[in-house]
Amino acid sequence: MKVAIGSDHGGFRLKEEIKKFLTEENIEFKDFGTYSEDAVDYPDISYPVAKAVQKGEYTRGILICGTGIGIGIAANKLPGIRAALCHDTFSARASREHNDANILTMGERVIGPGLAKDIVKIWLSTEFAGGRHLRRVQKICQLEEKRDY
Ligand SMILES: O=C(CO)[C@H](O)[C@H](O)COP(=O)(O)O
Repeated sequence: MKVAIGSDHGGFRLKEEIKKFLTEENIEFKDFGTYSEDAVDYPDISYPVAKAVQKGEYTRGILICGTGIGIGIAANKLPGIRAALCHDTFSARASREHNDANILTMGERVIGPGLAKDIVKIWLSTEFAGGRHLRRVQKICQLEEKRDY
């Protein structure tokens, strides 16, 4: 398991907390920035993380901004990326079992570090269930092929 992690300034402190957690759990990761609380534009962080996951260089990605919304919208522009915004453990589990999400997004301005760590733990350890869910994920992939731009 290799995790690509990134945040904008709105998610910087939570990213640092999640990095400590990944280190404690012996999970390999690379921090794609940002590296301070100075303001940055979240698509500039979202893209390299999503690209690294898309290329298979990293198994999963974790992206954090103030809400978790913008950084996930940007990530989902890349074919093959299924970024899921999860602020509860039920959604975290379902996003893996049902949607085979390969990027988790969270908002530092929405949840605290304790819940965020529980979400990360569940999200990283839950496998895709396949079966009927595989058919649906395949239909998402087919939609990507229909893009006319
Ligand atoms: O949550 C976000 C995007 O979805 C950003 O972190 C947020 O918009 C940044 O806002 P500001 O520039 O006011 O700190």
